[in-house]
Amino acid sequence: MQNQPFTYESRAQRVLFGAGTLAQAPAELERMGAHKALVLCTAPQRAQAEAVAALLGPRAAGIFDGAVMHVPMASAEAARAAAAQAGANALVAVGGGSTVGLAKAIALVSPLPVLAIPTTYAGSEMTPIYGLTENGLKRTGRDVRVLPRSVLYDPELTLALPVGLSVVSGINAIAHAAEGLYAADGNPVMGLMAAEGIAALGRALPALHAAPHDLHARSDALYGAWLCGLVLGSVSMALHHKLCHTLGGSFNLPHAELHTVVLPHVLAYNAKAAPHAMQRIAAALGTADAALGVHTLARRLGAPTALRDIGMREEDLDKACALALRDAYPNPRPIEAAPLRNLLQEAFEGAAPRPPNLSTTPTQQTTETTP
Ligand SMILES: NC(=O)c1ccc[n+]([C@@H]2O[C@H](COP(=O)([O-])OP(=O)(O)OC[C@H]3O[C@@H](n4cnc5c(N)ncnc54)[C@H](O)[C@@H]3O)[C@@H](O)[C@H]2O)c1
Ligand SMILES: O=C(O)CCC(=O)CC(=O)O
Repeated sequence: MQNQPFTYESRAQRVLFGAGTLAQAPAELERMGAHKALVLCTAPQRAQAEAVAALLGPRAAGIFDGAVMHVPMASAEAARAAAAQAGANALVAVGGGSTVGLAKAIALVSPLPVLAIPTTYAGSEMTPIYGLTENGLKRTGRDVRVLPRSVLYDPELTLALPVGLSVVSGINAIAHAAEGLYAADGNPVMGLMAAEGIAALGRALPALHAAPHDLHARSDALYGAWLCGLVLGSVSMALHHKLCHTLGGSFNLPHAELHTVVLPHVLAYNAKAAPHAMQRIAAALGTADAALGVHTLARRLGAPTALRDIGMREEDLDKACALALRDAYPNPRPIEAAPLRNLLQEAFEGAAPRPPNLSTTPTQQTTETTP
């Protein structure tokens, strides 16, 4: 039953989904009125970008292969200069969140529309969120100018994504949907998408782990990533994303692995304050408990489950806790120093998450929606 007030806002974006969809890239540029597109990628994905440039033929204005994680300002500036020098009137991002993030950094300061061709499950292509890193600090913001105009989801492009990276990238997507289910500004439509996105990834990740070239599993995973990305771009994220930004930005930890390790512990932290969301996450994963379900999924698929295994140092946990407490942001359960420090310790050690015994009745900082 829906008994909470909500606001729902949609954004204009074209999504083409399915194996072989890549072939429609030239037609998509045509629809945008673009005849000279700069193709962006990371250095390791240069061959994929070259194949896309060949497909675009005279519509390709060149390739810029300098995308790296967290969009350092230097790479954003180099890419902006490359776009200007090529006389580009559109951008084609071929890659994961790092490459889409680079396209967004250009779109933030120019009128160039973005055609995104995602090759991971990060979901950035569906969001107006951009990130830029300068002097060791990552700044994120929301601006509709950076939202890709068109997205081509072709699961064939994800066949090359290594299994380990596929699993953590998929759990990164699950994290968007999980926090979307208890978002302060959640709504019933996003609730449906979040539950469906988690369910799709919950069945696709074990399937692609067992058979990395199974196109059906890859397609299911990409479908889940699309839905989870849409949730990320539409409603506010809470403690989990805040913690990951802090830990990733300040201690240079790998993005998707970090999400994978932290998510079960944040779900345990929020469990009693957002029981309906937890039930929906657990049901989507086919488990009894949301936090344990995510932890077990990660462990079963060989993903990291401890911060100490992905580069975090124990002596930095106090600093991480202090940084995460610095700004106020909505979360179903109040964010307090001692339980947060405990969460970080447990994530550091990789212990199975346990819902905490709350000493006091939690004050809801946000109203849990029941979409
Ligand atoms: N703004 C947003 O809404 C948003 C959302 C999610 C993530 N992000 C950002 O995205 C970045 C992480 O993105 P990511 O996790 O997708 O990783 P990524 O884009 O950095 O890719 C990881 C590695 O995998 C390679 N790779 C990607 N796809 C491949 C494929 N199909 N085959 C072979 N290799 C492939 C890349 O070249 C790279 O070396 C972070 O900076 C994160 O903050 C932003
Ligand atoms: O770092 C960014 O560009 C924003 C990332 C974000 O909000 C989603 C995430 O942390 O996966």
